Amino acid sequence: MPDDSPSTFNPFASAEITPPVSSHWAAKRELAQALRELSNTLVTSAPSEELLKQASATISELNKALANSPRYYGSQEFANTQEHGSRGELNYELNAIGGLSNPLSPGLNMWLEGKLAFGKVKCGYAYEGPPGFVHGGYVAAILDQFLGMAQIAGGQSGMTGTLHVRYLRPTPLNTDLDLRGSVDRVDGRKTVVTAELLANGEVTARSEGLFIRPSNTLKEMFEKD
Ligand SMILES: CCCCC/C=C\C/C=C\C/C=C\C/C=C\CCCC(=O)SCCNC(=O)CCNC(=O)[C@H](O)C(C)(C)COP(=O)(O)OP(=O)(O)OC[C@H]1O[C@@H](n2cnc3c(N)ncnc32)[C@H](O)[C@@H]1OP(=O)(O)O
Repeated sequence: MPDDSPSTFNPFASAEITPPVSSHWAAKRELAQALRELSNTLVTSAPSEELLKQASATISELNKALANSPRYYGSQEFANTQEHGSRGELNYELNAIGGLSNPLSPGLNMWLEGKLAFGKVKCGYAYEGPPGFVHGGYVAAILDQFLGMAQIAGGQSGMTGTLHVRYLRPTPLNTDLDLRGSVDRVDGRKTVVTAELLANGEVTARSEGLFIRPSNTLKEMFEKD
């Protein structure tokens, strides 16, 4: 399994979407994608109430069947099994913003090229805030996750201490969005990272994040007895 220590682990090495570590995760990615499509259909359609109720019942049944399988609450519990991938690999699958097996995530793809960070994402109608545009909270969340990855270029990884976002113009839905970022400075446990979000080559938001490598160990922070 790859080394997960924050100082050496670079989970996002390529512009290609990282392949799933097993056929199990490949199948989960497919289901997550089907659920994203379902969300998109739900917020863009006006079916009869009867059809809506039927759909609820069908989905509840499906949920019961899935819930009846082994359960792991959170990426750390999955990692503890030592059968479902390392914590870094699980980040690709379960992360709220970037996880490809998490239907709430828009499926952010990120990678480093030397000291520069790049990313791509597309947000459908389920992410709408102002009519036709991405909700500002999602813009901030995408930038937070992206800056969090980009900090790795500075040699350490930490939690977001502060996040500043300047919204320059509305970010369009259903549009390929590009991210680019870099480490501005590293000062002890603190890393300052800046990034831009672009639509059709125009910057829609600029951000700066301060990331702090925690004083306590990751083990103390994330692992339960
Ligand atoms: C760490 C995660 C790594 C996981 C690694 C495993 C696999 C990962 C694979 C990929 C991971 C890649 C990226 C993931 C990372 C980020 C993306 C997601 C981002 C998030 O979604 S993350 C959730 C939101 N985030 C929080 O939930 C933080 C809650 N918070 C805390 O957990 C503590 O608060 C902490 C740790 C921040 C600091 O605690 P601490 O005890 O280590 O630090 P301490 O108090 O000693 O301060 C030391 C110096 O930082 C200054 N300072 C402290 N806090 C500050 C703040 N907020 N703003 C400005 N300055 C601050 C002090 O003023 C002092 O400054 P000075 O030295 O100059 O006096």
